[in-house]
Amino acid sequence: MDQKLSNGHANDPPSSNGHQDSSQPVQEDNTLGKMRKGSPDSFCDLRGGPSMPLFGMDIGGTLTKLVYFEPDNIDDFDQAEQQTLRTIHRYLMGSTAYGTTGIRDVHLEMKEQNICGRQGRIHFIRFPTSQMPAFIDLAKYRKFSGLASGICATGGGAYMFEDVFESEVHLQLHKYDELDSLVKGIHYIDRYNLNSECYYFCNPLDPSSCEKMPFNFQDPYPYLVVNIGSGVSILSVRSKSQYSRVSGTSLGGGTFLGLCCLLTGCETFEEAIELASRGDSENIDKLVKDIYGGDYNKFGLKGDAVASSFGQMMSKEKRKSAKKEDLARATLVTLTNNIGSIARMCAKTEKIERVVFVGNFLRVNTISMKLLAFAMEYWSNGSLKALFLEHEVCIRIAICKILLSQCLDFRFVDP
Ligand SMILES: Nc1ncnc2c1ncn2[C@@H]1O[C@H](COP(=O)(O)OP(=O)(O)OP(=O)(O)O)[C@@H](O)[C@H]1O
Ligand SMILES: CC(C)(CO)[C@@H](O)C(=O)NCCC(=O)O
Repeated sequence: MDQKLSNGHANDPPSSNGHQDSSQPVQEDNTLGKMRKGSPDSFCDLRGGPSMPLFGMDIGGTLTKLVYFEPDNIDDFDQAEQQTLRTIHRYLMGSTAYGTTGIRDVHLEMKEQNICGRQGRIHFIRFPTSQMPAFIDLAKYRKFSGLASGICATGGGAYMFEDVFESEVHLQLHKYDELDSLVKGIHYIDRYNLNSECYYFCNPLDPSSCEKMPFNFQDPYPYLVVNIGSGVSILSVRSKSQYSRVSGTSLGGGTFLGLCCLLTGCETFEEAIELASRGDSENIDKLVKDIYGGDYNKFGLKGDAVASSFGQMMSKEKRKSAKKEDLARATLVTLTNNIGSIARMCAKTEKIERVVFVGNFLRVNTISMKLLAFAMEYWSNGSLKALFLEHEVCIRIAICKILLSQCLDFRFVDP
């Protein structure tokens, strides 16, 4: 992140079309208690630098999330460790932007966190996974290996980059499964961070009175998690220790961004969302009323429901007059509705009423959140509730706290 970051990498999710639970064998239940591979002692032995781990990483298909634990008091570290900690601290806290693509999300910072008996705060940094080669150079240059011989990592990139971290940075990646981490992170963040972490949109069918309301997430089971990252994973969570991945779709956040860049020439997610916020998807989609002249009453399809996403683009004239704002909006609406529809079917099959939507696709993306809230309510006649999490909806970043904690045999204690 020091220099302009360059090389990309090929971490494309396996391609598949959206599929429903029936076509996807339900995996065996995972037991979160079995998450760690090594013994607590083996993790302690792996430490090289300061007497606690300071970083955790989630290396996803699009974004890498890095967490840094800043102890409040470093007086009891030895001199060399204090020096390293100060250097790291100066570098990370001296700015909120690193190079051209690294960002520290200041508003996500978690204060008064306790890790391994130490008070401190957790900082959240993200950068595109395509910049990993530059991050590796930085880690070499800043001598991250002086801080620990191992670092906890999750996401597909923990596997993809394991060898290069070991050979180039001399850091061993302790790998944790991304979905185990996700579920654990949700439980953690709701219990520990946080007053009213979870919320929903009341009156989702009425834009004028639709607003955010806190949701009490105590005793949440069973619930569905829809993790919208590059691709989408859908999990059915039955208890604190049991979940299964019931479905997924390759039509996810990466698809939105990829298509939007293709269709509008935009270059960033923020730009795509900003364009979408000014667009009207009805200029692009074909609605039921464009086909029926009104509602399709026999099967309860309202005239303003989308009959065919991008359906108007078959006309040359309409294509010519399509604005990029409208194309961005239609792309967003198409992807969001498709995810909502798969989630709804999964909820029905699993007989679950609460659906928690997470993942960075929802970052700065109230349009999709409200659309999902609307879709869950509308298509289920009010029996399904779409839930969201305050922590900028990207819970997987919070898992890193768990990862950090686990390095020293931290127990996941009920308050
Ligand atoms: N600054 C950003 N740059 C790129 N994509 C972003 C950004 N902010 C939000 N997004 C959206 O978030 C998605 C990535 O979400 P997330 O970080 O949860 O997934 P990931 O871990 O990269 O992917 P996966 O879990 O599938 O491996 C992108 O595909 C895009 O839609
Ligand atoms: C491959 C992962 C799990 C990587 O996070 C994710 O991008 C995903 O769930 N993709 C969808 C794959 C599918 O079920 O079609």
